[in-house]
Amino acid sequence: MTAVSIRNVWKDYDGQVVLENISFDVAPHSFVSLVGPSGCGKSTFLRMLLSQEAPSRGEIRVEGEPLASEPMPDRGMVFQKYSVYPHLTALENVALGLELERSPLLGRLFGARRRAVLEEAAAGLEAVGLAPARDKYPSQLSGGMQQRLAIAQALIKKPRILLLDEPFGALDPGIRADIHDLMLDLWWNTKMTVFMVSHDLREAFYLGTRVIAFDRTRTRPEEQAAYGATITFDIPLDPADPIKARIRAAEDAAAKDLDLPVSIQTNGI
Ligand SMILES: Nc1ncnc2c1ncn2[C@@H]1O[C@H](COP(=O)(O)OP(=O)(O)OP(=O)(O)O)[C@@H](O)[C@H]1O
Repeated sequence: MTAVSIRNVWKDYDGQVVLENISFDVAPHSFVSLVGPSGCGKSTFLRMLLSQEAPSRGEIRVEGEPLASEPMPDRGMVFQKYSVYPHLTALENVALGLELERSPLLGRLFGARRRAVLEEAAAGLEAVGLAPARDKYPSQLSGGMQQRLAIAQALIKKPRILLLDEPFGALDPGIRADIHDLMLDLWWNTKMTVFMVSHDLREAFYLGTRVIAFDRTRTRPEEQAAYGATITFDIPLDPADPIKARIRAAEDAAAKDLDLPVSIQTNGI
């Protein structure tokens, strides 16, 4: 079975081709890392998977069906920043998606229905390690905690496909190692198919079961507008691949370095 099928997809903006003839099939429960130079169209590709943008040519199918023409709850998205609402607490941020789904007109539920939503949202926060922060506002959370919140917010509607646009790019190495573990657990337990854009090759290889690179292959000036980036490599990765263990070891070492000031503090220095 194929979770997502991308067939001869082209995307241009006002005649400037960004993506050229992209075709690949993705098996269910894959973790696809998308890499490539800045501006090659990785975010554009994610936005097409979300239905925020439509391909100029070609077709994307999810589980055999043409992609819905607008974003649907079967696809969740996490950005590098600003995925969460600053004026809502952590709990309210996660609950909002369910309230909007179950009360599309008012965006608010009352009584037992609201209590049920808040319970679900609390469980979602717990799953990402944020139970103690449920009543805090995003500005009171660290960068890592805000990204955990954004993940909880995206997962609360149980998407089949999760789209991550450099979600961990702004985090310190130690925080990033922890959130990588969390991401792998969530991916494994929910059986979602994940597409993640990353500028960090180590992250792409550590998390991905497949690493796909986009790049422009035509460099002549007269070809610049007519052709865009296409797939330049596509590497399957066994979850037991030794490269993953090596990256994990490097991440652990970086996390230890980051912990150093804490151990110095506990020594009373
Ligand atoms: N809505 C739009 N209208 C016009 N051009 C756009 C639009 N969205 C993206 N582009 C152009 O498409 C190209 C690809 O942009 P995109 O953000 O997808 O690249 P990217 O690979 O994700 O870049 P980065 O790694 O820097 O985030 C860029 O040249 C960008 O200017």
